[in-house]
Amino acid sequence: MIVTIDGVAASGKSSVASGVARALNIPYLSSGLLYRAATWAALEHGLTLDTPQAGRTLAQLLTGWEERGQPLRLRPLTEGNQVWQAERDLTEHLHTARIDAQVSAAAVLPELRDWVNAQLQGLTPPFLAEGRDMGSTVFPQAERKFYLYATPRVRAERRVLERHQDLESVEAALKLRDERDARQSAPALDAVHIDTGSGTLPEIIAQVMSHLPA
Ligand SMILES: Nc1ncnc2c1ncn2[C@@H]1O[C@H](COP(=O)(O)OP(=O)(O)O)[C@@H](O)[C@H]1O
Ligand SMILES: Nc1ccn([C@H]2C[C@H](O)[C@@H](COP(=O)(O)OP(=O)(O)O)O2)c(=O)n1
Repeated sequence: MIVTIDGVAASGKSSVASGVARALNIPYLSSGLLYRAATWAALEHGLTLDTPQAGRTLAQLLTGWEERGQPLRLRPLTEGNQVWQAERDLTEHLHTARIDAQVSAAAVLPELRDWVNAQLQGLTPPFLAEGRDMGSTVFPQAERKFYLYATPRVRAERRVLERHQDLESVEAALKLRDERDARQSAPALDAVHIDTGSGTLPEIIAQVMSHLPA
């Protein structure tokens, strides 16, 4: 079985995916974490993301690591996904304001989207995949699809609790990212839409579960 959970930034995708995956006893895959890891790789290597050759250069960097036996790999742990490069856990570097500010520029590069999609499509179901285009593009065959949303203010209030930043600037940054990510974020036509501002996290997880086969 494949289940997809897509939605806007900070709508609760990972938290809901983790809860549902735990209830179903299957892994969840955070596609966003792979985009974040590739962005980290680009920044570490001083790649500029807004040039015409950026996508090709980034893809060459990632496949070069692969060929040298040091690939970036998603570890789809149910309690929270990680990304490792060889023996190094990169996860703690991926949810920073620096990566937040750059990741949309990387995520529009077709070569990077192909690389992320190939990583995910190479995995064996059952699993739950979360991101932006999991139900629309990457796993159109998924049995059940969900699209999570909430107002920018609700989402900003949640991020502030996690990152201790100023509410107004977090809300402005989220709106900017919504605009930049809009192209790849259109919900799948057959997705169930859920407003995560309308209940607690356990209630939203229960709502998703109510749409899944017992
Ligand atoms: N009703 C809710 N639904 C989903 N997430 C919620 C809810 N209430 C609070 N949260 C919190 O919102 C934060 C952002 O969720 P997260 O899963 O990181 O979002 P995303 O993966 O979409 O960026 C988390 O700390 C999560 O626990
Ligand atoms: N399937 C996906 C997943 C994420 N992205 C992009 C869009 C987001 O700005 C970044 C990071 O996504 P992630 O889900 O980790 O982060 P947010 O929940 O948006 O804070 O990657 C994408 O384009 N396609």
